[in-house]
Amino acid sequence: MLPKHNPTTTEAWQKLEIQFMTLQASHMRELFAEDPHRFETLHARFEDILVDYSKNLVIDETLKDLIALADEVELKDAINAMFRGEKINQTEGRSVLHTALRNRSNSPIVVDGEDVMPEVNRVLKQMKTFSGKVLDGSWKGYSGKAITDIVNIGIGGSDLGPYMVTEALRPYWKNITPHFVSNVDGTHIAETVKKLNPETTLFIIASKTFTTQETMTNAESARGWFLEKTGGKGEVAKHFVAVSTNEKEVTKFGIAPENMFVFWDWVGGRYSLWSSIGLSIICTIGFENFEQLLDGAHAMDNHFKDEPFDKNIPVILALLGIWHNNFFGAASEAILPYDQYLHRFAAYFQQGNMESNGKSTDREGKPVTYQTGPIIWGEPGTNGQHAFYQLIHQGTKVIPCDFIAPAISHNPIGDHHDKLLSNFFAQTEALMKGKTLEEVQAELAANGMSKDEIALHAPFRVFEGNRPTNSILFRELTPRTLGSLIAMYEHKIFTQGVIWNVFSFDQWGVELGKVLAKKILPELTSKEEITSHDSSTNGLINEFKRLKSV
Ligand SMILES: O=P(O)(O)OC[C@H]1O[C@@H](O)[C@H](O)[C@@H](O)[C@@H]1O
Repeated sequence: MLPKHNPTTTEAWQKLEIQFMTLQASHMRELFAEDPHRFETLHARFEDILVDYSKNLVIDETLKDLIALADEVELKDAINAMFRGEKINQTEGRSVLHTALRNRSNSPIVVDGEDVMPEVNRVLKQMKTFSGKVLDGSWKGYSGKAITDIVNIGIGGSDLGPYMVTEALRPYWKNITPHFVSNVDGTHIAETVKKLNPETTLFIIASKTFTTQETMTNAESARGWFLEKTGGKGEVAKHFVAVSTNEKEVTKFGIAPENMFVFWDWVGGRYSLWSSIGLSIICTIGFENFEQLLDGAHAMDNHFKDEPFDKNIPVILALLGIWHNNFFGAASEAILPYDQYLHRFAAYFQQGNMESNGKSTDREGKPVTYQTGPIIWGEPGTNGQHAFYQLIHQGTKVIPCDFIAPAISHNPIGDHHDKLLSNFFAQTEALMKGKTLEEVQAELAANGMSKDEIALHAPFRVFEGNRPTNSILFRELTPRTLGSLIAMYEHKIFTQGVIWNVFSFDQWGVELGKVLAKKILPELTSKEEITSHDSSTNGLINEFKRLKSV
């Protein structure tokens, strides 16, 4: 079980509050000037990943107190409880074992008296065999042709992970093209199947529960499209497979049991890409590359489990996040990958983070009295620079940013990558240093501006700086490195959830809207005027019905 501590009542929290009072008046520029070795002290390495966290407004004492906070809330015990398979998802009575899915050491992990590893390995083998057949062309469609395209139909955790990873690992694609359909908006499935040949298309219906409205609706439409296009000759069993924890519902849909890939209730949806939810990843990049992804995550798991907190990258990132969120009042965090292949990385961790720690009830069932999970957002650099960086540089809000980049590009065309990386380095430098009024005035004077003109223009060109960033630089975006990076952020989220004293592995907050939508659905086709809701909802539904009928 997880320990229960209100973080704000710890000794460390009080110390951090005092520190914040003095530190907020200082500038990172001064900290760098005072200590020429700041980078050496404030960076960490993991394999070929370097994490520079020196551009945050922290001093040694801050880090010591943050680590003391982690100690006081018994983070180490919580980490051990998760890895051991204890039922730390208490509101759902489940273990949290995405780490077992990548437990490459194969050491036993016991849940309810049973080692889960033999089952994990069995499903991995099943996926290896299946994906091997799809990739070598021996899995034939109903007309005897090999598969060329797969369509993963899923949403949330059953979509974002496989989509993000297949995009990130495009250089490793083999001969199958993946597609992803998630939105219940008919446009998504319609536009996707438009370009596909039913004879060579395989649908993977991915849903932990196999009851999710969006996924089941899309799956029915996909089957309808398939049967219509094949004139009823198509065999569903050769073109539809399922990934789920719900065997009963899968069978009901008409999918053969041997084409079902199971996983378990101890895998959270947003942590499930390592399970059979990763089937679309395996069919795209091949089993060996998927194993590399697992290896990278496993190595990060060991780092998280074994390293002392002052060298533990996920813990350090989590603590810095708490420093910004709870002391500086930073409401959001930006994830900014300087790698086009990582264009869904921020979206992926938007779910990972916001669904995990977007909670306001603590582990004792009481309302929290402090801020919890931040808003996560971001776009790949340099696109973001020309869109929203203005606010990061000169706006009134503190937005801690993670800058992520590979040293080697998979597409070394001309000097593109050096240009990209020069922006990566320049941005964090600018955000840290800023530009003082004196510097602006001197620059304008050197450009020949008069004193009056300088007085007029200078204030708008001042950059306060002192804006926190982490720089995460690695050699190349390989399956192994990606696995490590994902696990790093997963453990950051876990650490923060432990400190904020919330349950990070449930998502009750998504239920209410689902229930109401079910109630509203029949109202949209009924003839009567709707009066059962508040006046706004009634008005909107009635206007919708009027608009679609004229
Ligand atoms: O995989 P399923 O059961 O279809 O669920 C998909 C998603 O459904 C959402 O309702 C949950 O909030 C997500 O966590 C989940 O990933």
